[in-house]
Amino acid sequence: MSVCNGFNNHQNGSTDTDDHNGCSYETLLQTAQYIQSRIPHEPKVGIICGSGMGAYWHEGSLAEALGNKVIIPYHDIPNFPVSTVEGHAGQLVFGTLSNIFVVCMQGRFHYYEGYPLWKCAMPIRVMKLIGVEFLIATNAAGGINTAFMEGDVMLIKDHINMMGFAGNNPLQGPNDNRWGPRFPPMNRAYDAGLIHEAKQIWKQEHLEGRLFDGVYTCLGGPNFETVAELRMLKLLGVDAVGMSTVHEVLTARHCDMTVLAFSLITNVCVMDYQDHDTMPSHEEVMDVGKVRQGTLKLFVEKIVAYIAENRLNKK
Ligand SMILES: O=P(O)(O)O[C@H]1O[C@H](CO)[C@@H](O)[C@H]1O
Ligand code: HPA
Repeated sequence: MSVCNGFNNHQNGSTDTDDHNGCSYETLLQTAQYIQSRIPHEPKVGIICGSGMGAYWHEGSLAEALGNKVIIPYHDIPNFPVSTVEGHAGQLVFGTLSNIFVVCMQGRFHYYEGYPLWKCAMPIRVMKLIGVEFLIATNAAGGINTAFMEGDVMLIKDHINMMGFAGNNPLQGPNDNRWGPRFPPMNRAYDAGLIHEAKQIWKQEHLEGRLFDGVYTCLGGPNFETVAELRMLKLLGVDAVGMSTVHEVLTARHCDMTVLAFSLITNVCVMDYQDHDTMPSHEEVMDVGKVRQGTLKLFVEKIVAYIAENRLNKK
């Protein structure tokens, strides 16, 4: 029986099943070919614009700033999921940034939307097929590290795959070696050289606000965490918590992309039972994102310029 699970498959007539056939190498080649027919160049850098960074179409957002834009809504792309999160534009935006051709995912896919993790992460494989070698993943996250304040930025130096502990991983199922190995290493998931350069850029450009590095974890959501859950995450060494990114990074590293990721701390997590007033909300997350997007846009532009000048064609 065909199950409607959010795939936009009306264009190729494929059967919608909940197994990995919806994401086979051959299927995604069709998706990539469709995209390639609409763009003038290969993008080498892919940027995921999360809730903290213009996932919504907003004046001044990174995606809006690209030159010579080609915009492809997710619902036009064969086999692509569609965005259901409030505020997520749900489109690929191609164009030039720091003189190179890039692609921005404006809005991403989350487990809480009802998609299995492999489906949440399938755009990464599509990016790989159209030429992307470097992934810059951004997200909004709650600050667990007590030094963090709203508006801080945390370069992700590592993650704890909590959903993986529960046996849920985007790489589950048959492994196609054309993507990568069955047992990919993850001890160097986040590129140390790019983290170092990103810190230099933040300083040299005098970007507004504070930059840290730290450990991110993704929970399934959609609810924000209880006090006890947050205290447990703190004990485990987590600095920031969100509901995305880890499945994308696992998939990107599996197919040998170089990854840089950062979180915008949109709220300080409530870790105290005495605090009866503070309530996290998605509205707050989006508001802080809007306030900080000018700085983050500059940050990403400079990181892309660094990659273009120093890392492309040198992998
Ligand atoms: O991770 P991104 O998509 O940036 O968004 C974060 O913000 C949303 C909650 O407000 C959740 O989707 C969480 O993951
Ligand atoms: N928890 C989980 N996800 C989030 C948060 C949070 O506090 N803030 C933004 N995304």
